[in-house]
Amino acid sequence: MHLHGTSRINGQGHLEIGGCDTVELAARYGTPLYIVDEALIRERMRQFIAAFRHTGLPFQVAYASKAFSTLAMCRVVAEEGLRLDVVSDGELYTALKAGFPPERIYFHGNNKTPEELEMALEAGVGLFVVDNFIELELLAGLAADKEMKAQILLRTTPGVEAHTHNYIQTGQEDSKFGFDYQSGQVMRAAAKAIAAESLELLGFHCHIGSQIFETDGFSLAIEKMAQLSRECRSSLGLQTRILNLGGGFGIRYSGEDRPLPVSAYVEAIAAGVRAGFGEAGVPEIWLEPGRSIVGEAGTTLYTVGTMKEVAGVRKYIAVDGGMNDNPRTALYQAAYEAMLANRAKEEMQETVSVAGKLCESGDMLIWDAVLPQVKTGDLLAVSCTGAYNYSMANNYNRVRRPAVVFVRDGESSLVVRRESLDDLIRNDCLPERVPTAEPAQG
Ligand SMILES: Cc1ncc(COP(=O)(O)O)c(C=O)c1O
Ligand SMILES: N[C@@H](CCCC[NH3+])C(=O)O
Repeated sequence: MHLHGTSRINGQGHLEIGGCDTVELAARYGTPLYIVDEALIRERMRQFIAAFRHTGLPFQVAYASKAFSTLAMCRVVAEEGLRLDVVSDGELYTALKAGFPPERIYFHGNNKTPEELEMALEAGVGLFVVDNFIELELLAGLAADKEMKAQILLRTTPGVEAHTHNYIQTGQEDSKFGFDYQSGQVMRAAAKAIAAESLELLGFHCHIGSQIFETDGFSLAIEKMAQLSRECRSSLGLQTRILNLGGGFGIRYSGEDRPLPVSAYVEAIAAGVRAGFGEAGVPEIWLEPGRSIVGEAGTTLYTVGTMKEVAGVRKYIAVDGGMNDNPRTALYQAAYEAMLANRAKEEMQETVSVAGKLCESGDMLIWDAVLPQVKTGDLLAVSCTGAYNYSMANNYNRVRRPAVVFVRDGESSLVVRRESLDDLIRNDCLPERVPTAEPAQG
């Protein structure tokens, strides 16, 4: 397993992250456990900011909270000076409860409800990325009722196919997100937005996809967005003040992944923007990375339970979590790396497939991991689980979601408690007509 950030093997042959021995973390907090390397998160945020400063362009970096959102994470984002992208009332509520400045939050999503838009307007959210005509009218109406002026960007699908998994491509024409560029839809939306007194159109947004390793998709998207800006200026008199290019920068899950350094993505974007807009006409460039900020900072720690050998085919080892804490293998055929956190220096001896504990054949975390001889009770660490794991976790099979700890400089802090059995039935109701359980059979 590749060691990211502050991960290392300590003198006892244990995996250590943020100066904390993971064997001790397992004893203290239990497993499964999400461990987050806080220093690495902060480093990544600073890398984006430093890379932009180096380009000399006007910029803003936001964090896409869908990748991983908790109160503590929102505090870290605020402290590092990034903006925050939210896509639901839940993400917004989390940010507000964490004390995140509302004017630095902006709201995304292809079906924001009237209640969500009202909540955001009332909270003083700084910006809305409007996705479609229905939302445009709805927001204009709600803002007018409140005698407010809502600042907006228009989400655009520039017609660019990013080289990534089909499910996480978002910039192509046939996508549920945004106003289409090619057919002129976004121009019509811009005209409507300009005409609405309660809206102020600041510019455009596009996000071509996620886990992208090349810069050509971004360059192509920028070309189209620059063309759109020129067309809007000549036909509508609109000056594009903000161009938000989304997120999507790839990370290293396994040896097959070849991500570029943050600075390489930012430099390619800056070059594209300069070429497309000309030095004098460059708008403020916004990025909203999620995965590249938190992905490599997360490690999930599991305890190995049962094992099964299918003679001549494969050996399964089962851990105490699974697709409920990490659905990415099942959803996207994602590849992960693992190691035995309690015997990290031992020689690799076998190839095993790591299964979860849920009643679902697709509940697999890793196919064919090479590990030392695995025993029941071993601690298995799976790396790169910081993004879209906790945030996509669920209670299938009524399995409790794990705890999350931040580790830094030898200290660990609980940032999300492990769910209790009572948490699982907290929202269940028993209607009176449902009788007390009595055996109906036999
Ligand atoms: C609109 C938007 N912005 C930002 C992101 C964050 O993407 P990533 O986590 O790949 O950086 C996503 C998710 O893909 C998204 O849909
Ligand atoms: N959930 C996806 C990323 C898509 C994010 C939303 N556009 C993943 O785990 O890779």
